[in-house]
Amino acid sequence: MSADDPTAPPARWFELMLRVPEARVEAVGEALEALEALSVSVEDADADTPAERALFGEPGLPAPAPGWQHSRVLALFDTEAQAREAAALLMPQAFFADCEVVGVRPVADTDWVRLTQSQFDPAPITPDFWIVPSWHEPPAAARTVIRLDPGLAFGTGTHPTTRMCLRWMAAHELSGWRVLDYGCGSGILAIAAGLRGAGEVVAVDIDPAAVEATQHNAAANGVTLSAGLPELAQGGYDLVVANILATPLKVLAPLLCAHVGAGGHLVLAGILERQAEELRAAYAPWLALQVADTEDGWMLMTARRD
Ligand SMILES: C[S@@+](CC[C@H](N)C(=O)[O-])C[C@H]1O[C@@H](n2cnc3c(N)ncnc32)[C@H](O)[C@@H]1O
Repeated sequence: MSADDPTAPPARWFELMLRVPEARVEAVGEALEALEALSVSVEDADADTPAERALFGEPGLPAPAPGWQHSRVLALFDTEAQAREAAALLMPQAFFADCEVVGVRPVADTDWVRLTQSQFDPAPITPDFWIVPSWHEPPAAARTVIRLDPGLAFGTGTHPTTRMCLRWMAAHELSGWRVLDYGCGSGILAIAAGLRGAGEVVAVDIDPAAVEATQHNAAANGVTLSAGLPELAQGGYDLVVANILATPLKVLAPLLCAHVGAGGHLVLAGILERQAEELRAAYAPWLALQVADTEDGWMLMTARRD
């Protein structure tokens, strides 16, 4: 998508793209967070070139260095002005001397993969519940394992919003529940619900690529679920979980609340700390949201229907 393409969907965020040598990634990442980037992800700037290097250990090969020679650091901002201002503030810094600003580009609402292309190692949700890429052996302590590979759709378990939803599910007894994962991305939350004994799992997303990824990932994990576009969601559920973002969550408030059955739970993520009050107000006509968890400036908000 280009900034001046009149047919492109409206930009939801603006992404600042930087090329950064390995030794500078941490400092640049910290500076971007201090400049209030919504998310910072790191990918191999040399991908698909002869300089490309594996980041994760392949069986039988020595463990690689913990980063790429050059990384592409991608930072999302709400506005183009914020992204350009962050670039302008970084450029004169001593630690930025051998880094390069590649540009600023708009990112559409549905371009969720952009948010997920950070490093992906086995990730613990609880000491015995792990998300493990398919090429890794599960850690010995893992009793419940979700197998996922990055890149198909949002949701590798590395983002705080996903982790908080998974932690909530790990702390509740889901046996026999009817579960709706609204905005399923990779299907990670729906798959977790299936592995934790949910009786019926429905996963929906506006992005057909996410629906396809969810079907693929569910099959790879031996989980039975129904995945489709949002109209697939029908009736009341014991758990409605939605990890989207504050703006769509506010628009979806009546619809999501209508899907929470008697005694059912609503679990919402994708909310920045400063947005908690707006969300509480948007849901107040139907359900009383409470903050249930926080991580890295993000909040998990939940409610239960009587
Ligand atoms: C942040 S990802 C979450 C993926 C996964 N559930 C997780 O927790 O990691 C949000 C997903 O919501 C989808 N989405 C955004 N707006 C939506 C809407 N209005 N209705 C349904 N899905 C939506 C996006 O396509 C994306 O796959």
